[in-house]
Amino acid sequence: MRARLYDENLTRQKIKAGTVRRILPYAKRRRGSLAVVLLATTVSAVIAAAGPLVLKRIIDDGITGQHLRVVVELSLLLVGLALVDVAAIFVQTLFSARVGQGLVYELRTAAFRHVQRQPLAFFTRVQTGSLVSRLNTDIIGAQQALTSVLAQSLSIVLTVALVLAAMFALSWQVTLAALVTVPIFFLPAKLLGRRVQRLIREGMQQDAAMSSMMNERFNVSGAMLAQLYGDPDREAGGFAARAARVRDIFVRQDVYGRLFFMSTTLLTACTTALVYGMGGALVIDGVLQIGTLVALLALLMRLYGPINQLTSMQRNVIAAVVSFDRVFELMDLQPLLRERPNARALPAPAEGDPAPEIVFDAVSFRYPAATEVSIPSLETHTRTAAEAQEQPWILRDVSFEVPAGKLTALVGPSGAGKSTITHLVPRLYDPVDGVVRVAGHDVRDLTLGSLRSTVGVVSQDAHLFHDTIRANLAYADPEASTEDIVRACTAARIWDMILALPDGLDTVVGDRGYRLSGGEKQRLALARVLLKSPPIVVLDEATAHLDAESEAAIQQALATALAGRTSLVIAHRLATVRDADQIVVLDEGRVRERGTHESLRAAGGLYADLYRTQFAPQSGSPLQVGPTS
Ligand SMILES: Nc1ncnc2c1ncn2[C@@H]1O[C@H](COP(=O)(O)OP(=O)(O)OP(=O)(O)O)[C@@H](O)[C@H]1O
Repeated sequence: MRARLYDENLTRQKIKAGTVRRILPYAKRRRGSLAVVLLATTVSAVIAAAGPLVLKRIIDDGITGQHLRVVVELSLLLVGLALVDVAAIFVQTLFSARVGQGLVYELRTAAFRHVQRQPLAFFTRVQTGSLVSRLNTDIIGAQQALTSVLAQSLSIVLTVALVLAAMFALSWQVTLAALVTVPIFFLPAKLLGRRVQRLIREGMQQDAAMSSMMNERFNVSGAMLAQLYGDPDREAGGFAARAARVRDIFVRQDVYGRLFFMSTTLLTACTTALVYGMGGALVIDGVLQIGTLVALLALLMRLYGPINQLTSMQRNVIAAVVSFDRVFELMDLQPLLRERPNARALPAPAEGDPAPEIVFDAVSFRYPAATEVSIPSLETHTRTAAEAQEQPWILRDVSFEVPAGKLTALVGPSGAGKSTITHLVPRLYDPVDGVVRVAGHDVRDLTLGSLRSTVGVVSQDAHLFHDTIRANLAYADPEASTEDIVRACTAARIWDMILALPDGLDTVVGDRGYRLSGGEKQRLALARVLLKSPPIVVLDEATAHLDAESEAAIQQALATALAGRTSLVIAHRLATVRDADQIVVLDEGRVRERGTHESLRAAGGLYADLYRTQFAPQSGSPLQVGPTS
């Protein structure tokens, strides 16, 4: 399978102005640890400059002057300096790691919170793998680059300053000659900088695409689809193509890195030769002592390390800024759907109070365009022009009431907009026009927390986390006791089945609850909503053919789950439409008919047709089910 190539504009994207300014507060919050790093670095830099000066004295005062004591004492001093240097490097490493890991923690938790606040529409657009990769690879990239930049830049500046000062003190002529070559060191960085920045961004993007593919194939649904429809060679080929792009980009990155390194190695050799030549001549002329020349060469060696680092630092700085830029890009995405600042909590109805009613008042809706909900770099494929445009209307001027404590059934042909209506009640999406009211309040005026604890949703393909049945149920109410869980499971007619499992409530259900049948999953989802015990239940009934026994179990479970609650049910079963207090018939996003089963059948309209094709009992089958939702 050939994946479409990325939009070239994504990798050409320039770093946004202000990214660097936004990084600074992260450093400021860690000034204590950074001060320790600075101190340790200073100690190390002083030692780097002092060592060769001691060397000079050993040669000129000790060896040439024939003073054994001076030689021994100064050699011991060198050992002492080395010990202090090692300790300083240890402290520097420890505190840099603290700064770096603290940064990873801070960015990651903030990004997780931010992603959680995104509306459902965001998750329908983005590639999970790309998103996970943004929270992993990019954040770690930002940390590694930032800590190396911070630690390195301090040590480089200090070392270069101190070493140069020492060199000037020893011989300004030789030092000046050596310095003439320094600007040439920066030439490759200057010439290749933009290309390196593009390669880094592209590498991250391709890496995320590869993770995305693995994420999609390595879950039960994806693996099943691949096994049933995919061809292993084609699958492997598609993956190999992505892996090859990653390989090629990283090869190019390595080559550019090597180019920097090679040019600096060449220059180092040339400058060393220059210092030997010029310094040697000055020693012969008696201007310099031999010890001074040795010290100068030792200092020069210490200068090249930092200068080499300086050239690779450009890559690190770019990597840090690009990584931060990609993390900030995610953090800057404003959730399309937010709680209003003055949102009020919807009070839970007191014992004996009726459940709240739901009102749809002239609601029109279309799904948001891609540009409103996500960012292109989190989507694997290039957006088409149509995706950026306004989407078609899905609901048009929909008005109806779901009376308190009563069951309202939604029916209609596939694609009529039934699921979309149910999404508007718990505010998974907001209407474009009109209002959805719960207990008389516009849902947009309520806090999301209180709204979602008032509305319990059971979708058709109820998702279960890869965890125990107990943990999956308690997700709705972490405080629930085992007795509460057993009560809910009994009411949902699933307890006998759980009891028959080897580990009972502690049985782990597979990825997406795959080890359970569709009917069992629905009943577990009902138990979950019963634990939450919301006054409003929004439910999408199972469409799978159920045998008489499961049908009876579901029927009883539903009767318990919905009793006394305001219920809005996408009906796929005859029993539900018959029992419904009201049936709302939708077609092409409009309400076509409303009434009871009997009245609508008698009217002979769309419902009567639907009843004949979808709900009416047929010979040999007690029930006929509706369309796939
Ligand atoms: N996330 C989405 N983005 C864009 N369009 C969507 C999205 N979800 C659904 N739609 C479109 O909205 C329309 C109504 O879909 P909806 O799922 O509400 O219909 P439905 O009546 O529940 O159908 P079914 O009975 O087949 O489930 C369809 O045309 C569908 O393609």
